[in-house]
Amino acid sequence: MTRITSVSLRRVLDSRGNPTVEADVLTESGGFGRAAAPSGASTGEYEAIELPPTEAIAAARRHAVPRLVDEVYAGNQREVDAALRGADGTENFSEIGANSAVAISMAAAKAGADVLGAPLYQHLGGAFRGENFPTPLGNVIGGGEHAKEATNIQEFLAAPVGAPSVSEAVFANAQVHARASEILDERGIPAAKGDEGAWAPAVSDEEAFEIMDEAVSDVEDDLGFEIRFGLDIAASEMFEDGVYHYGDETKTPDEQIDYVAEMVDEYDLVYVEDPLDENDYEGFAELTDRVGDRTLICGDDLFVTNVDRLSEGIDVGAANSILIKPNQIGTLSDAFDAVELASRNGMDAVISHRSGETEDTTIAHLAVATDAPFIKTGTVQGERTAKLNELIRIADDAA
Ligand SMILES: C=C(OP(=O)(O)O)C(=O)O
Ligand SMILES: [Mg+2]
Repeated sequence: MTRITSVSLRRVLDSRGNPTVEADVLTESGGFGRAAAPSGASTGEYEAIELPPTEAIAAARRHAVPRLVDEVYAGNQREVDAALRGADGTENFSEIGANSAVAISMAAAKAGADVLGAPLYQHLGGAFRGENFPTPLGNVIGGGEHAKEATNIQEFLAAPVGAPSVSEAVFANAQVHARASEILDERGIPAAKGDEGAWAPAVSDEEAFEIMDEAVSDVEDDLGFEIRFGLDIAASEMFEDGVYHYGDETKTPDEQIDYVAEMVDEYDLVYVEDPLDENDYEGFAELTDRVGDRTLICGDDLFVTNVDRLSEGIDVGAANSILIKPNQIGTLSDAFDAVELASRNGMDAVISHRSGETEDTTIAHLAVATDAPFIKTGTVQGERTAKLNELIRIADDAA
């Protein structure tokens, strides 16, 4: 019933106006799935390879489509993803592109769910998935690679950890985003938005911390449940010649660890992603040892959703959390393997969007299917609200 009868690929626009790969998968009983690859700007050195979409599409048509059509069942995700790996033949999808691979992998999952008449989160997670929903980490103020002339730290993320429901959490983040805008206005600071819809004012990191703290406390007081905040420092992007660059100032790796540990305590941060360079497992381990009992230290560029890099991290205690981006590794099966390895080792998985996104909502389903405690998918803007609104619908559907 779920035998794949057609895979078509095309270029569509992403949220930055760049082309990306979209895949349609059809099955013999009329099942249909469509998905599009996202794209990063602050990409990790060890991510799977994103090819220019035209090349990725041509290579996937040549190598992957013949191995899928009439050969593989969309309902069997492992089989689909093994065929993609077999067609590519490299470790990092450099032949067909991780962008083609992930679009096909996700579209096949949707086609499989369509045939079964099940929502995607249920098809992926099974009947006995947990009953929890992820807390959305909402990007409120940001800079780094996502906005010029703004903060050095890439993302200041609202975390409504006490929200009684997904819906209330999603609206709380939107309210923090709106309150941050008012505070910026009160201070006479103009702000455009960065790639993910966060405010991108030309303020110091210190001032951004203050604004976040105030915005989060005000909304917490108004809504009556706990809201904290966290960071994606995206430190690999700042690391050059052995030091971290904050504008004209620099910090040595030891100073960086001290600085992050101080910020965790000063602002009661609930989450810190990529506090150190992607090759510094030892620094990650030291920081996790210092503050890992009271905050999540999450590896994004460090782990790149890759079980080999995650295993290395587990061996040295490099983090207590992993960011999961399916396009960093190329298939849903690989992403699931990373989540499973993390949770077997007591680590939290955070399912994540990319800075370049489409209306695709697969990650909302992935977060629910894997019982992930957090999802990072922005706060406002259509390509972000597509996922947030889907989460609200899933919670409604599951109630
Ligand atoms: C979402 C992120 O940005 P990008 O997609 O640019 O890597 C991130 O670094 O976590
Ligand atoms: Mg990151």
